[in-house]
Amino acid sequence: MTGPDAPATLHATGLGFRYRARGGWTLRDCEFTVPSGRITALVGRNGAGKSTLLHLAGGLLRPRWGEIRVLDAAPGTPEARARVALLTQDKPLYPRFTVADTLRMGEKLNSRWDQAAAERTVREGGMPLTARVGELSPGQRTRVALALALGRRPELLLLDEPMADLDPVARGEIMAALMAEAAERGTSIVLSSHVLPELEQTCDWVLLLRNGRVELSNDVDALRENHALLTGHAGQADTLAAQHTVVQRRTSGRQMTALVRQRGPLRGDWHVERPSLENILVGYLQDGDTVRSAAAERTEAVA
Ligand SMILES: Nc1ncnc2c1ncn2[C@@H]1O[C@H](COP(=O)(O)OP(=O)(O)OP(=O)(O)O)[C@@H](O)[C@H]1O
Repeated sequence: MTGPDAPATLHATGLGFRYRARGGWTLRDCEFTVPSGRITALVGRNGAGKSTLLHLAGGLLRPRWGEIRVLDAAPGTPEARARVALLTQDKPLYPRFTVADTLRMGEKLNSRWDQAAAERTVREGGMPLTARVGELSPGQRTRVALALALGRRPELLLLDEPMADLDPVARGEIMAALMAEAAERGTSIVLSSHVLPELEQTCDWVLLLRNGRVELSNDVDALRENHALLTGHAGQADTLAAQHTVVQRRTSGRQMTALVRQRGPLRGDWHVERPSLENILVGYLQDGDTVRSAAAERTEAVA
């Protein structure tokens, strides 16, 4: 179900997780809602907590604190399992099975199995159904695992770096298949990835993690609208920081470029460009020269 009354794809309140009782928090104070029917880019630096979040949403881990719900169900319950498919990075498959055996197993285990969708995903990769899984390349195994996930006809597909070991043509094909799945069936997709240009063309929601906390959970068009890339004289830096959130700034001589989250009309002498999604994500992901104005952060906190 999609539309305004559809349950949120993901909804987290006060979500916290640590791997060991006395260890540090991997995820902390996570509060966000991803609306239904979105293709969500889950991004963050290495170790930010993306896989952990997907494992929690898929019911493989349980929160230590707070809650996460998927399609308004508790992860791991029979209701959630019937509606949610998770593709993890390790892609557990039986190496001795052929591709056909693997899909047959999918059919046996799932009451609403779509053999045509699963076979299409495999055949697009030029793999014979008679091939043994253990003899496939990592990229080909990814395709089989994705075929198993799509064959289940999930309402929500959670994908942990699914493109990592695919060649460029295969990446394009899989992205196109995912977009078709979302457009034709309203399937919600949450996809973690480090390949930002690919996300630009596919995703309409962004969930960005930084050190286990949610820094962005936003509609992509809204993000593009309320961010600006500015170039101008560095002498305006302080005024700019007092009026807007400066996400990232670089100074070269007297010239400065800045990515800002606007808090109102832009004043000053700036050359203004609308940033791409990649510009915005890179700005938030970079640590070193990220600058946040205290004044703007306070405004953000009470907004
Ligand atoms: N099984 C585990 N036991 C203990 N710590 C773990 C385990 N899995 C992950 N972690 C730690 O949790 C943190 C988040 O890891 P996670 O794999 O969720 O990050 P990620 O954002 O998916 O990273 P990457 O982009 O490198 O895949 C890291 O500090 C990692 O070392």
